[in-house]
Amino acid sequence: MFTYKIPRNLYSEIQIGARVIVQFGRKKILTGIIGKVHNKPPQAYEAKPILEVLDHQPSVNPLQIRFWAWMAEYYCCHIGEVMHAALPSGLRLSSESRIQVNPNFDKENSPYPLDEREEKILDALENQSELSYDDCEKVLGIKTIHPILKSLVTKEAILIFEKVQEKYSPKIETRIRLRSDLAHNKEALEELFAQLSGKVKQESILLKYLRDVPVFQKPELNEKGLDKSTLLEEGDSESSLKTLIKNGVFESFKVVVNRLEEIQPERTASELSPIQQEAVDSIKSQFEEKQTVLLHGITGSGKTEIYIRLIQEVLESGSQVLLLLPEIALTTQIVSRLQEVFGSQMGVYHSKYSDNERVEVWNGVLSGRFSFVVGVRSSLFLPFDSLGLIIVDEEHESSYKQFDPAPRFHARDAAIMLGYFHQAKTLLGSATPSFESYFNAQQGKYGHVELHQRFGDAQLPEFYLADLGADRRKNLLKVDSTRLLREKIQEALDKNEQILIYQNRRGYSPYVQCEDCGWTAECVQCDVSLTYHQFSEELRCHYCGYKEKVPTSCPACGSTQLSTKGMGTERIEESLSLLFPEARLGRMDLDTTRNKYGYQRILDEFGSGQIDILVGTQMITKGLDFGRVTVVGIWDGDRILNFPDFRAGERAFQQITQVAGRAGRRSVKGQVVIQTRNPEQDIYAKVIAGDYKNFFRVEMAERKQFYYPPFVKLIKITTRHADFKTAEKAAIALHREMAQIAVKKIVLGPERALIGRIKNQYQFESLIKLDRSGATQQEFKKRLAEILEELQARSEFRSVRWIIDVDPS
Ligand SMILES: Nc1ncnc2c1ncn2[C@@H]1O[C@H](COP(=O)(O)OP(=O)(O)OP(=O)(O)O)[C@@H](O)[C@H]1O
Ligand SMILES: [Zn+2]
Repeated sequence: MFTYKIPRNLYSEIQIGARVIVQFGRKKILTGIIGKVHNKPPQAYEAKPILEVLDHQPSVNPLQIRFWAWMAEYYCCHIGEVMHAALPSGLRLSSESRIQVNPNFDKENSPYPLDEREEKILDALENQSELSYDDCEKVLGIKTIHPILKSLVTKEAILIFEKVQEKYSPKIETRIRLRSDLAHNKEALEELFAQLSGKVKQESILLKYLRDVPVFQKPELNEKGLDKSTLLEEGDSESSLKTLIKNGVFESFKVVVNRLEEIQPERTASELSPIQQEAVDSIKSQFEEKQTVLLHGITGSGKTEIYIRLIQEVLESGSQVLLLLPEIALTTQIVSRLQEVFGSQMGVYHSKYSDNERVEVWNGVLSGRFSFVVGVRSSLFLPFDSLGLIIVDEEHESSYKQFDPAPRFHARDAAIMLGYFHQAKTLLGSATPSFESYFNAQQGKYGHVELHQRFGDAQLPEFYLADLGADRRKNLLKVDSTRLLREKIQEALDKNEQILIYQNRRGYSPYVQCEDCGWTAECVQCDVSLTYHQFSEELRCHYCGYKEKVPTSCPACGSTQLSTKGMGTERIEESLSLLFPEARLGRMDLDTTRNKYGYQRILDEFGSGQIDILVGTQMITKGLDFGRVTVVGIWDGDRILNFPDFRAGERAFQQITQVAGRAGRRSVKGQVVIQTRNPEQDIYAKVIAGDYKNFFRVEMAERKQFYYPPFVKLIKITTRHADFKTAEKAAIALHREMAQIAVKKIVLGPERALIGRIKNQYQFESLIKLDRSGATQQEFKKRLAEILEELQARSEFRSVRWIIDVDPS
């Protein structure tokens, strides 16, 4: 954190959490937040004065600042980076240079004559009291305005100043209402109609207004008026309305409106089954002793209804509630379920919201409008001041970890910490808990509640392994689908049921290869092959965004035999449409869900039965609750298994169980077909048996033996530089220094990263396995910061970048 000097006149306005403006350099103005007030001047630099205090009410509360400080320390980043992630950009300030006439300037008597362009600027300043640089460019019609402005400043004709602006802008609606004396006087109104007789268009607008706003029965409605677009229906003329306004019949006025609509609750919470009620009671009694409880309930066991009950109780007690979800794909369905019960006391917060909407959620939490928020990981940063409960749904999800940029935090772990600061309870929910959480529950650190049955009559699905190799040998394979999968799909289609087809995306994207020489297209800036996008006929890099058209012939050998390898969701959709021409297909992946309502549209179509078969990536694996899904197909089970990571087994178990859990959630029993080349793989038997505990035990024994979490803490450090040698040298230097730190640890590497180069930067990785004790971690992180500072100070490493990832996922 930086230290600022408080000028005398601002003393009374200083409050922790208020935003302030500070000048850096000659032109740069930054926003800061007051974190602490003290009188220790910094040693290393001269404190800058605070120019202005922006908030009378602090924007950020002390609990938030404590949370930020913890996050910066634990995840080894700067608190400014946490602030940046925490504040919606609408609350950050932007500064812009502007000019105005120097009040001392006397044009007539000035000793310095102005040239033509300078005159032009001053003329413009007569009409407008201030101009931005952009305005000046427009006035002169040229880009290089700095010399001119500089000259004007030297001639003491203008002043340059910084205008700080909030980026948030409230939504303003233009409304129309009847002039108030008309609204209160029947005779005057009748007279008006007499005058308007024959002017059909004006008459019709007036009649429509009176139909929507009964001014005599409910005069208060006239005060609020009508939105212009509501008043003017198709065929109405805008100019007639203008005439009515001009003649003083209507008046137009502006109001600030909420971007987030008001929603009334539609239903009360469902009655819980005895098993669910038991779970609620058990959670509550364990909360008396423990801050965190793990709710381990199989897919379809009705965890959401349990959440609803707990949320209601906490809200009634006057505390706030936060429900975290791993991705927006998931929010669509659950948000509408929750909204039915909670209406608009519930706020929703995620990245598909505009900045302005996010500021309104933020302010809604501040003002108390939202006592309950559902959101993705960034909602941890909202200005809660009295959380009573934080629920982390699908707590095992790896997307809870922020990968880039810093702070690289894990939202589940951060939620537990935030809960601790608020003295709130944290409930972790999952059908397939992360090994970390399950371990903590077994150790007695967390409470533990289990649900072994699906809600109602629903049963867990039946599994089938479909052997890709065997079908190939028997010539039964059609465009990569086994006969068994085709049969199951056909049966479901015949019964008018729905089908989900899942393809794991991670690390396996389709690419283009030359059949003759084996050439594949690679990114020019990264060491990865380009991904083939059928839709746009493009090759794209998923790391840096680079793209090019698919070549018509091989750039290496000239052959025209180019073919696509690797099955993406797009190809699967296409194959299925060939196999089942009568079925209606849908696809849910990154490509089809780019815009704000992408998820919603696809899920709505699926929910209302307009889609028979939905093909998708990870997005369709969790949380979805559709009653008519009876068949789930896992297109390529082996892809889920082959991942070079100590969590591969855990992840595979979770993914297969989760996606299978979408099938048969009502009365019809579901069926899951896993296509694989290795049906004898042990993990399939374990998933099918649903034996989480046994699986956990075996995997844990290995993790213990090879020093992996939760038995150690991991920190990954990536060293990056545009020059290979420099990157390598820096990584080795760091490694040597780290080896000296006197704590219990293992330092591995440095090795070239799996992807050796990204955006023209070479990457090396070191992995540190630390003893779990808090003291060890603190000592190591403190020394690490010092080491990096020393290395960075060496001229050869000045432009090296180090990325620290604590608890990498
Ligand atoms: N008490 C209840 N009354 C009526 N319906 C219920 C009740 N509890 C659960 N259900 C219904 O059972 C279905 C499954 O519940 P829910 O989606 O909450 O399961 P879940 O435990 O979250 O599953 P998953 O882990 O697979 O997401 C839903 O359709 C839900 O509406
Ligand atoms: Zn690239």
